[in-house]
Amino acid sequence: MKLRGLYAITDSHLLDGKLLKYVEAALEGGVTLLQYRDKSSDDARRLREAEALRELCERYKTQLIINDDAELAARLNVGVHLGQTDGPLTPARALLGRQAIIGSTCHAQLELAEQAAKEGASYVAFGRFFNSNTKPGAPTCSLELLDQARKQLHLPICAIGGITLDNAAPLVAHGVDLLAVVHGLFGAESTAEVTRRARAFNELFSI
Ligand SMILES: Cc1ncc(COP(=O)(O)OP(=O)(O)O)c(N)n1
Ligand SMILES: Cc1nc(C(=O)O)sc1CCOP(=O)(O)O
Ligand SMILES: [Mg+2]
Repeated sequence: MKLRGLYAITDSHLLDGKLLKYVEAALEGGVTLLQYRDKSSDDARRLREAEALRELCERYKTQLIINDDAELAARLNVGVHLGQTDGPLTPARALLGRQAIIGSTCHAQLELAEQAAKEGASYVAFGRFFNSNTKPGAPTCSLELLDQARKQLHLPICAIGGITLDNAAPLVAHGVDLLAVVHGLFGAESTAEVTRRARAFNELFSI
């Protein structure tokens, strides 16, 4: 499966009370990967919501990725995204199997991406590119790094951090395969607007 297009990421505060409704609206517009990102320690709720999202994703033939938690990903037989402090990639690959999608946060460091590739990552994520509502303190990353990454790496490249329809086009022009978006997608006032935004993000890849 080609990892290219919109990578929608949920946020438990932004989507409080409307998670499934807004995610389905995004799926209607087209989503390549959907990440369930809930930083709480409410394991029962996380399991329940992740199961519901898996069902939705199956219906729309979209791949579900769990943030941070390889055990939960294994339980649901879906992918995982791991940051630099979320545990090593090699055991996650052993746990989830060869087919699973495993992503790695590499901030603005090509060496981290090279290492992630060696350890079996399916894609590498660089960021943050712009001011982020969701994670304002994340380290910053430049478009120049993307040019270098495109030359050096043979894995899909994901960009994250403050991405909106107004600023995403240069990222795609600099070789990004996946646009990972929270607020720029789910910060919309209505489900119709979420669907419109998802379609518009995907159209950036067909120009
Ligand atoms: C696609 C994608 N890229 C980067 C991140 C950030 O991961 P991490 O650094 O582990 O931070 P948290 O998201 O866990 O707060 C991500 N989740 N997804
Ligand atoms: C979860 C996350 N990680 C980042 C990184 O740079 O590693 S930026 C970020 C937040 C992405 O949300 P928004 O699209 O609302 O900015
Ligand atoms: Mg993490």
